[in-house]
Amino acid sequence: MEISQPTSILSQSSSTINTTSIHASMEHLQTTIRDMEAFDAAHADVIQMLLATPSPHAMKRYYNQLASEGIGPWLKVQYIGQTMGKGVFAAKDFDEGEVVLREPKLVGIQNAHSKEDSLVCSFCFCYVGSLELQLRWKLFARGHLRPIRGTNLQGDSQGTDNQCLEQHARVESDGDERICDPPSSVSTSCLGTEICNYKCRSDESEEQSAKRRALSFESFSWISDDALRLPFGDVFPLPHIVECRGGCHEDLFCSFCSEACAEAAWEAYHCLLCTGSKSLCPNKSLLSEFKQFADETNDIFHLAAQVIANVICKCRKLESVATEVKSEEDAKARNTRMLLEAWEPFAMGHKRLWWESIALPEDVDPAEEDVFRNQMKELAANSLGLLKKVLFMEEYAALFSLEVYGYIIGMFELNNLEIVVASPVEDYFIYIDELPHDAKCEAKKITKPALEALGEDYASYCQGTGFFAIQSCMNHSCEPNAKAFKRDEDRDGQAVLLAIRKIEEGEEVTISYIDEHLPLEERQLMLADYGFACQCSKCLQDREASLN
Ligand SMILES: C[S@@+](CC[C@H](N)C(=O)[O-])C[C@H]1O[C@@H](n2cnc3c(N)ncnc32)[C@H](O)[C@@H]1O
Repeated sequence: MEISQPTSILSQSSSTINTTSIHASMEHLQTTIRDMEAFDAAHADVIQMLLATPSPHAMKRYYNQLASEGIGPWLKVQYIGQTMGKGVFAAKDFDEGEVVLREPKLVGIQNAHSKEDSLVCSFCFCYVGSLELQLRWKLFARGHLRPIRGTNLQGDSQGTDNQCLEQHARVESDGDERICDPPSSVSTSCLGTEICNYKCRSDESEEQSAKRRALSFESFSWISDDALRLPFGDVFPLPHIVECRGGCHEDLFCSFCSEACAEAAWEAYHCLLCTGSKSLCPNKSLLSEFKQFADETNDIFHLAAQVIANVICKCRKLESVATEVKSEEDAKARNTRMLLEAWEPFAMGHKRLWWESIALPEDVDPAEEDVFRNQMKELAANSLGLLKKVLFMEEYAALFSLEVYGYIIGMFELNNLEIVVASPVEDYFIYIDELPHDAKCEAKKITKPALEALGEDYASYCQGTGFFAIQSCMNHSCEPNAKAFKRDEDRDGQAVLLAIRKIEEGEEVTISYIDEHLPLEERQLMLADYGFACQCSKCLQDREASLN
């Protein structure tokens, strides 16, 4: 068994749009684009300031500040020209294989499907709990295990209550074959496990499903035993789960690896997006509705909410140290200044309106393009309508404009990097496979049923998407000199960029957004999805050659 290390790529968030649920949601959500456009017109002056291209001076100050904080200290972000915009340049020589950049996200989310598979820190994306917990979670997501009362998924001795069980893990009857809901929201504190022969609503084939169901209850008895420790499991220690201070820890999808991560997330955005009893969200009761809408339509709305919450949190910090003002006029001007300051990291990102820049999906008839783009706009308007009900603050009204929302999502579309974090479960099975013969046979008596039950999914890893301040400034080249790549030691959601050949001081650092080995036409077609015609030297040469 070999791990093929997933590289990170610029991701197109459009792929996660669920168009079926767009139509369903349209019917009951009555937010009109016209209302939103009237709102935008009333705040046009501040919106224009938010969406203006930052001055070269502001750009220099911002990126120098990041370098002084240790983010990309050997890189320089510089304006190149109108076509390319800005780019990243080496401020020293880098050897092949050397880390060019290691950068934490500005905002990021774990993908919905990945949550069913990997329990990670909601802030830094490192795996949490224990190896046993991760394995149980994977098996649970696939319907091999089901929750029971009185035990605990983490193997602690806490009891559970019926209410949690009913609330979080609804089990339905479907004739003889019972169907088990995937764990959409399950708490570590209320979940125990039991061997389950249930059919899961996953996309597994009939053959996989039959094979899984054929596995005997006995072969799984070990995993339903909460006291079980996997052989050699202590080789892969994971940090204990830290609960959210707002009280939303009932939702396993919000857990942290340390107090520091819990605090950082709370301060940065989570205090406004937490569903727990101590949340500072102005309208908590509608927060779940916004989240559900994003789950059902497009994950990227979660990320847009993080941006807006992040900007508001920063504004509040600036407010807390601001001096008193005398008039309403002065207060308005001060609020705008604070808003622009808090917005700065997102002002720097290259942006286009989402519904204009999104690539037309293959299943949409080009004759229907206008209808499709209008549907995207309505979808964004409906998501924003919900978010406004949850978070709206008059002082920062322009932040809730449809235009700004469209540009935030468009920015993700053009710049986001796929976040990948390798799974300790995969490492564990490889470790067992590489043990000396006798030790391996002994360990496999225990691990084999789980491995068979998981099939190829034993190797599934954490996936998400994030927006990074410096990495997002890296231009594409079909002959790149760097690539996003997670090394064995990179166990969190940071972007890691490695030199793939020697990079000299002053040279532009470029990455490839696509498979650069494809022929020219295919490359151009794929890059059109990113809204540009490539100007790299390989494309220019290939184009010239094709003309001769
Ligand atoms: C991820 S951003 C890169 C940073 C961007 N240049 C900026 O100013 O922030 C991607 C955008 O940069 C531009 N770009 C990147 N690589 C390019 C290339 N090889 N040829 C032309 N434009 C490119 C395109 O406008 C593209 O949508």
